[in-house]
Amino acid sequence: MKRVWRLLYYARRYWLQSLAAVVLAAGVGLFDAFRVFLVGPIFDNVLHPGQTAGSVKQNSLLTEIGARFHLHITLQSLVPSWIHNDWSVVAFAFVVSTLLKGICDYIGTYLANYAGFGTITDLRDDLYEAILRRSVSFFQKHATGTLLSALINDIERVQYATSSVLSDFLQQIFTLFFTVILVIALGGKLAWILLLFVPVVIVSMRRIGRDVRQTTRKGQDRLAEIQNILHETITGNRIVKAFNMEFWELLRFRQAARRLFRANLRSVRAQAISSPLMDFVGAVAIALLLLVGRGRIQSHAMTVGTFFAFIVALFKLYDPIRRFAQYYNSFQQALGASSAIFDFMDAQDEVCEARHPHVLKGFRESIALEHVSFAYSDDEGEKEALHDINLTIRQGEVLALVGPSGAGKSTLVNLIPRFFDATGGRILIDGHELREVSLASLREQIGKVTQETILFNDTVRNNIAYGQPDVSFARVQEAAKAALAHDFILRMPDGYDTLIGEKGFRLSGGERQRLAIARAILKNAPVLILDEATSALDTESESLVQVALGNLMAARTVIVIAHRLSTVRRANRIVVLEGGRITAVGSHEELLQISPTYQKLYRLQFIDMDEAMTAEPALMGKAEL
Ligand SMILES: Nc1ncnc2c1ncn2[C@@H]1O[C@H](COP(=O)(O)OP(=O)(O)OP(=O)(O)O)[C@@H](O)[C@H]1O
Repeated sequence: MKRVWRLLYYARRYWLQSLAAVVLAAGVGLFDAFRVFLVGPIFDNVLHPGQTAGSVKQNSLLTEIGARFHLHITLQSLVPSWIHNDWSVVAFAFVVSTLLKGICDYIGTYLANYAGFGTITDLRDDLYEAILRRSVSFFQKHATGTLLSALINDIERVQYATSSVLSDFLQQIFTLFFTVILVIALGGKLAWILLLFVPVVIVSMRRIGRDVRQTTRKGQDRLAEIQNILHETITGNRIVKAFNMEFWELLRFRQAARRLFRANLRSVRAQAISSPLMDFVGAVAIALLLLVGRGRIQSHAMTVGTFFAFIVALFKLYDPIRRFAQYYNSFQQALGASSAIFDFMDAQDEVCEARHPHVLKGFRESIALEHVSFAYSDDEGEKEALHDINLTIRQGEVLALVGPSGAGKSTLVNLIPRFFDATGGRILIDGHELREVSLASLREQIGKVTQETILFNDTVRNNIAYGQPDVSFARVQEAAKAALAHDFILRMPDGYDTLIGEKGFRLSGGERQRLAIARAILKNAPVLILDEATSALDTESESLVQVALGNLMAARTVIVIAHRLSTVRRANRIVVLEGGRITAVGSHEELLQISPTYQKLYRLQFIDMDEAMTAEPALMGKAEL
């Protein structure tokens, strides 16, 4: 129920359209019931056996109509005075009521859908915002396909229920309401027999609804599973090919598709039972009524026309009730889907903005880590990745982090822009604790270039100016020149306006890196976090990237996860991390003397990686700006 209120809360902005849709739906129901009511007079008066149309005294027809409703209005009073005979009155009433019903139907459906689609658009916007703002750990916990599935499939389920189904439902509920009045007015005691069936219908519908909700949720989860496989194998298509895994992935996909197939069938089994069940209940009710009605006609307690109108009204009643079962199923499906949506929206963020955050205006002194520890937590428990780290990074220095794989280097640098919060100790920037600083102002001070260059399927220019849409073209070019990217950009078909393809697939590895460097240069943040690529590019590309990096690092405070000898030589201090602890700090020469781990890294990693660099030293000079 809470979810229903929450969905309604989203509809509050569209209350006017919703209200108008309700009024118009009431119009549809009223005119629909009115048309059914006309069946009685058509039979008893217009088509009366032995009489020709128009020979029945108009007043007797109208009096009868008035009397049936115990109302003082007459059909004659509803039609223009120049229409006299029975046929004309009924025909006019029939045509005009159909026309009015059609107008209410059209405008009402439009407005109900307006409110429904509007509500869903707002909900989708909020869900996207909630997901986008979640901290990094949220994206580690939830697979991309699952999130896409919530944004697309779950939203679509709710959309279907709140737009198409809701507008139909509104009309049907009023049709039901007015037709019930008609059934009672026409049938009298006969109508009460129907009450016997109400509990049967309600109990079975509730049960079916519960099954539908549960099976639909399972179906949506299976769909998310498929979406995950699709996402992984389409974005990782090159790896799939390289490892000849097409067949294996195909099998994995087919198994997931089969699971979806079975889940969908379970959902259909739960849903499809409602229609035949209602058919059966309806047939039993009508059979009983025929039996009782026959007796009443014989005893002249009812005319054939009235009984016929009563049965038509009953059939009319049956339609909304039967459809209610489907609506109920749709609403249950929407509720099932909305649980995933609201769960994502309510997920508690580990990294939160302080109540009254301090806004950093720049970076002046230092970043200090005091007794910092960090543990990743997942379903299997906590896993400590950093332990009692004490480190001060002074403004303007280049600090290199080195250490074996899994030592905690990435974890440490991820704490500085608050991708994660330290689980022990504290981090201060210019004397302010990170948790007390506004997230936006903190991240404004930090530029980041990682091994994996993340580019968007947009133009070169927009990729460089990411986050600064209003920056001048001249500054974009300046940044590209400093990143040694300008020349290759100009060689592209549309220069700076060339679309680079998804994740920049149309560019070489080195070009991608230089675009990412240009982006960081343009951002011009005082602190730079650099995660050097471990894979060597070809000699020329590597040299260009190194020079571009040199330009980026100039006059900044740099924390670099270093894999190159040239980088550690450039650093003011080198920190050796091992198993989440700092085991040594010093210059290259000092560490070669005191740290066995550093010596090993030097022998096995740095020298190898730098062989390519030293092979063509001439390029370095050429690339210098
Ligand atoms: N999201 C995560 N959830 C759980 N454990 C993690 C997560 N990310 C990293 N770890 C673990 O934390 C430890 C430190 O990882 P981290 O990525 O910081 O190492 P690293 O020094 O950067 O390694 P590399 O040089 O290979 O990139 C490793 O044992 C790793 O398995």
